[in-house]
Amino acid sequence: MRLTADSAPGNMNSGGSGNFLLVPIPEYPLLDCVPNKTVKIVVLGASNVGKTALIVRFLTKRFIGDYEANTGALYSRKVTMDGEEVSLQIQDTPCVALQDDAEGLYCQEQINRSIYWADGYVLVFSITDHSSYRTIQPLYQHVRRIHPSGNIPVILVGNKSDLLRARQVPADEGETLAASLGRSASHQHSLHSCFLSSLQVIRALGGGNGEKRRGGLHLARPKSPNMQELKRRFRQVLSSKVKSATTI
Ligand SMILES: Nc1nc2c(ncn2[C@@H]2O[C@H](COP(=O)(O)OP(=O)(O)OP(=O)(O)O)[C@@H](O)[C@H]2O)c(=O)[nH]1
Repeated sequence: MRLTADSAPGNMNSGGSGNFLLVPIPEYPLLDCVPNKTVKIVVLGASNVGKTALIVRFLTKRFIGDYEANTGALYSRKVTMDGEEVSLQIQDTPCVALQDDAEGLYCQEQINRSIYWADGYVLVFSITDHSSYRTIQPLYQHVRRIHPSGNIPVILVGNKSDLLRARQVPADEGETLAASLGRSASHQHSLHSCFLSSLQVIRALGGGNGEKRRGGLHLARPKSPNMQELKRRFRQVLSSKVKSATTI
């Protein structure tokens, strides 16, 4: 899904005054990219697994409840890694779905272009939705078909881990999946480290700027948002009647 100003909670826009708790993610002009240091990541997965939420949480440290249907937003941000400034571009994508035979994928052409474009891949399933988990293997094969030469840097994310009571994917299945997709699996315990480690993997492998691609597979376990804390902060913001736009 895609975050828009109108759908952002806390949008107290009245009469077009533009008061948002959360404003759309600013994209800096492409000319502003750090020359030769641009890393492109695409986030892929089935419907409703939390792709947009992951990206927004990484970029804003906030969890937002509702998003509009995703049309494929590109987010950009400069990050400093090992003392070096890197332009990070993160492509959100519409969902992919398993075909009826469960072997192939319904995958829009726009997604194929994103896969071709990217240096690294964040594959997301929800632990509360087993079919989203079953989508990962064919999705990985699909990425491999588009990049047949060499290995590809992949981060596997088991999302919605706060919803333990609704869990449909046992923890060991995530490990098994990671093992079946790649030679190694590493565990990231925060969303931040999930994206940053994908950056590090890509950079370490000489990725970015078309220098593709050797790689490994990393299993990420982002910390889920503390919903109580988020609700508390949201109420706090509402009660203080924030009037001015908050910049990210
Ligand atoms: N409890 C919980 N809910 C989450 C989490 N991540 C996302 N959600 C919710 O799951 C729903 C779907 O999240 P999105 O980020 O829109 O999912 P998406 O994968 O981009 O969805 P598509 O646009 O269908 O591809 C939203 O209601 C989110 O608030 C999480 O970690 N925990």
